[in-house]
Amino acid sequence: MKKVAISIGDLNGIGIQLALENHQTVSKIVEPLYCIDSKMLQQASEKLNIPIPNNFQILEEETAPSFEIEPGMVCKESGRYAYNSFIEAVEFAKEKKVDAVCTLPIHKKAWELAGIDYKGHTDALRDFFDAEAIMMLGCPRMYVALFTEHIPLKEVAPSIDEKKLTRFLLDFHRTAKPAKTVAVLSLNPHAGDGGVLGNEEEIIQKAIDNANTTLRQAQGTVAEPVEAFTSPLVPDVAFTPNIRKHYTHYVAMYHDQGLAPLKALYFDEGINVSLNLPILRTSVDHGTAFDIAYKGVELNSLSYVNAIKYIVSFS
Ligand SMILES: NC(=O)c1ccc[n+]([C@@H]2O[C@H](COP(=O)([O-])OP(=O)(O)OC[C@H]3O[C@@H](n4cnc5c(N)ncnc54)[C@H](O)[C@@H]3O)[C@@H](O)[C@H]2O)c1
Ligand SMILES: N[C@H](C(=O)O)[C@H](O)COP(=O)(O)O
Repeated sequence: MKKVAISIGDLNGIGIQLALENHQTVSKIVEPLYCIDSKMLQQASEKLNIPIPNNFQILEEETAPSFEIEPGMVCKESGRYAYNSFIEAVEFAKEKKVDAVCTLPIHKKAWELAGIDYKGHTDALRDFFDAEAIMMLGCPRMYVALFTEHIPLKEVAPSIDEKKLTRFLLDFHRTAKPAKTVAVLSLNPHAGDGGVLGNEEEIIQKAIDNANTTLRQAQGTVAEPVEAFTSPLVPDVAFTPNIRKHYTHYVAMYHDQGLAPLKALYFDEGINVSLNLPILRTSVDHGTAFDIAYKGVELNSLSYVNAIKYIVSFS
């Protein structure tokens, strides 16, 4: 059975409830090691009124100072604890004591308050491993990879660069191993409409051509090739039911371009995977859900369980 280090996320949010409630299910799939210490676990269990399950394997030592859990609050103490829990999980993976890392959700503002310079897990992993990690979210019916992710919208257009996008497409193709042609979105409305509404599509098209040519040459086939990537698709129709029939994998130019349709369609079952890294990291596709934390609300656990299952299916 694969071993998985589970970083506990922001303890003021719903992650710990997911971990406690799904332990029996998860431990039938993998051997989980929860990156939380006994004091914080005890406190969370009491506040949630959920007993600590048997065989709930945790850390022997504290990795960050204990603090009073305040459900739904953004605070630096829980930000620091969440970050240290994540670091611990990554260390286990680096040392090959576990096969993968699964992260429960953190709060970005809490990380910032704690003085952590990363916008999220993917950003941190990119730095830890000096590798161009790729953020991909979704489920087998539809995965979306993000060319730009946690940056302000005004920085998206200047980030569309032929060389970087070519590299991204090739890395994505190698690590996601899509069975079908991948749908690449354009940036501008109506794919720029021949330059009337913007011209970043020219750069996107060049990157696609570069990537398709490289993959075609690597394939070395004389038969009519099936291109790896489409030409830039019109974003507002790319997710309509008829178009979706043709694709399982999309590349979006920015966060909400890809994740708004994905979460509208598959929020419950979707997961988050970090590709193109020396370790495997999966996560839920949702956040800390501060609005419902410690309120006795029934949570959707599918994203968490699917994030664990993906690890088992990954080879
Ligand atoms: N993997 C991660 O660490 C991760 C992922 C996404 C967002 N975030 C962060 O989480 C914080 C809060 O983000 P947000 O409020 O935009 O989104 P969110 O996903 O936390 O919440 C959006 C809505 O979905 C509901 N929801 C979320 N997960 C649920 C579940 N499992 N069961 C039932 N309802 C659920 C919430 O109650 C809320 O109404 C932000 O800082 C964001 O950046 C972290
Ligand atoms: N963009 C992700 C989402 O919407 O689910 C999320 O913020 C998580 O990012 P990291 O994987 O970098 O923590």
